Amino acid sequence: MKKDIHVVGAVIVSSGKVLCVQRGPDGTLPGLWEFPGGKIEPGETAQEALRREVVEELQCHVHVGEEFTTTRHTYDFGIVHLSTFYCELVDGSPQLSEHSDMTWRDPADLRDLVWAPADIPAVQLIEQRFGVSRSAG
Ligand SMILES: Nc1nc2c([nH]c(=O)n2[C@H]2C[C@H](O)[C@@H](COP(=O)(O)OP(=O)(O)OP(=O)(O)O)O2)c(=O)[nH]1
Repeated sequence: MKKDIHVVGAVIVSSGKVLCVQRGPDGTLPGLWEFPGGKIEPGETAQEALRREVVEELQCHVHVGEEFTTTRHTYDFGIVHLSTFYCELVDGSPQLSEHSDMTWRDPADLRDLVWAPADIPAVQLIEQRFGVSRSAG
């Protein structure tokens, strides 16, 4: 049985752009892009975990809004249940610390990044919500 890993991710939108962060070269899913966030710790709500992770990773504070989507992806190391939430920056601006890189992207340009596989459904939903039209092919 693979282990279930409950992860929260922040969809931080500012001036129409979405914050994307790149995982470091070591560890799980090296170099892939993801939403800021991480594993929910025992006793935490998803929202509490997200606020904590954003402070740890980006040294800024967000208001966690409504849930965006929850999807599940099976990796070789476990089953990641990824819940993403709309978040609004309320204090400070994101500072790079644990990640290799960060970028604010227009929803139409998210696909240019190589995302963690678990994130693809959320990325597609962002495109839909922001009216990105994709021509076939
Ligand atoms: N934070 C975050 N993690 C994600 C996303 N998509 C995705 O598959 N993950 C995976 C990567 C990790 O296995 C796990 C989150 O773990 P984490 O960020 O709290 O901790 P970590 O890098 O130390 O993870 P690990 O090396 O211990 O597995 O979920 C995402 O969009 N954001």
